Amino acid sequence: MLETEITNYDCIVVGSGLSGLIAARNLQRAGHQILVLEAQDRIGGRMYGQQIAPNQYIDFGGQWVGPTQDRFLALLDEYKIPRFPSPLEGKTVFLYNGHRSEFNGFFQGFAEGERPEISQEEWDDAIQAWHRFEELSQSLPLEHPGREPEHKRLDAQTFAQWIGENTKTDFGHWYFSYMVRAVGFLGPAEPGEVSLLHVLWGNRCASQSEHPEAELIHGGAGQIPGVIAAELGNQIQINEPVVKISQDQVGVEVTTGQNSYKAQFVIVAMPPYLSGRINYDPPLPATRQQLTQRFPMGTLAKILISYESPFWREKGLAGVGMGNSQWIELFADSSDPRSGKGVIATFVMGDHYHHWQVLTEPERRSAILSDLAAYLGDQALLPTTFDVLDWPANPWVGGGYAAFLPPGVWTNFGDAIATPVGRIHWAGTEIAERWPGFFDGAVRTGEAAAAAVIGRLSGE
Ligand SMILES: Cc1cc2nc3c(=O)[nH]c(=O)nc-3n(C[C@H](O)[C@H](O)[C@H](O)COP(=O)(O)OP(=O)(O)OC[C@H]3O[C@@H](n4cnc5c(N)ncnc54)[C@H](O)[C@@H]3O)c2cc1C
Ligand SMILES: [Mg+2]
Repeated sequence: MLETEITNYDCIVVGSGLSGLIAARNLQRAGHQILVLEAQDRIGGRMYGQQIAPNQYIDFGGQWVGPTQDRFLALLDEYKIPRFPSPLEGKTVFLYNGHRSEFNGFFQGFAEGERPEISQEEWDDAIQAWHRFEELSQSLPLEHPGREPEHKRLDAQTFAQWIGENTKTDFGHWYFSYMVRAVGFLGPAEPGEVSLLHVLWGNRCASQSEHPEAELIHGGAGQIPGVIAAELGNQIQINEPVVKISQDQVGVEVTTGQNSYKAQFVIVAMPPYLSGRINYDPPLPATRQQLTQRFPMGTLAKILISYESPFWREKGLAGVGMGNSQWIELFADSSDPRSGKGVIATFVMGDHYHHWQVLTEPERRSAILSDLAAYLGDQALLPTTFDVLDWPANPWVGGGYAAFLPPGVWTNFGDAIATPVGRIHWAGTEIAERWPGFFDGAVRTGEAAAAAVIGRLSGE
């Protein structure tokens, strides 16, 4: 941008993830002048994908959508982006303690269908504990947890402590560790890293029982940032990490490595931990500073593996597996029915990630493929494409799916999570009260931040 072109924007949005793009779009639709500043050499943040074959796309970040994710569904409908049901026809593979079995069912935080091949005693242990977990979770309000004594009590424990006290069998133990590692409950995390309150609240406001993985998007979720950006025209600058935000009574000044931009307001649309790396003048309130010190991203890499065809279907399998094998605890069929290809999406999470991450690239690949072959058979060893996104290694996101809170954070510092500071407003899926950690939560916070700034702009 030329010196002579310096514009005084109505609002600058920092971060071009889904939340930032929605905030910018809504402000622009209300007639305001906006600018989006993005650190990376591409837009979209955790909404990012690529085409691998005709009609077959892969998403390195999020890909699924569910029936109660109203705001994200409204966005897909508005842009006429079609969806299809996640392929689930066939049996699920269960690989537990080296023993492989198949069953007509699914457990993803809660059980549906048949019992997998595990003893009745072990299954009952997990299911009874699940009912206790669910009851405790439903006793929480939908809003962000507060400072109530009951919340403090739950926030003083890790999820590992609760698992230890509520399950008697190895399977029961694994079931809940798997849930917080694979399903996430706003993380994922190892059970010993995360607050019990956080996990319970995650299940309350973003529950697996609402089937958030029910559908997939033709063309992939990764197409969406480009669609929104097209509406924003050229008001997005990539390769511009924001390093400083200053504010006074009249406005804000946002400084990147290259430039300084002025505006009336700024929306910082990114995970709280990343927002804490920006310098603020004057400094942010102490509670906000301490909050962002304590808001880690989940530890997870996503892997997409494609095949000439979904060969598992010939064996009556759904292309879905779960278990406690060495690397892969969960995978799912992500094949677009229009392509004829077979695509498996899988993840390496938590402690598994730490062991995997230190391997060489060929070792990482063969580790994943030999594990997948244990679930699906040797055909799994011969993919046509194999793609990895190591989210913890991405300096501008720092992990995935989303962030989680360790013990004591919600109840001591949680008040600061979404509270504007002067002319600075916050957005990003992590701060949502409904579907945090998901696309839907990102849309909601982008909409809310834009509405708040639009209100202030019309009042001034
Ligand atoms: C592997 C994976 C699988 C997932 N699966 C699903 C799913 O199936 N369904 C679902 O609903 N959700 C899923 N999610 C979550 C979903 O992707 C996120 O909730 C959503 O994309 C977050 O959007 P956001 O705008 O809040 O944050 P982000 O997408 O993280 O955007 C923040 C942006 O800010 C930028 N930034 C950071 N620091 C700076 C700076 N200093 N200056 C300028 N820019 C900066 C970043 O580069 C980034 O582009 C998944 C996520 C991952 C990683
Ligand atoms: Mg995003």
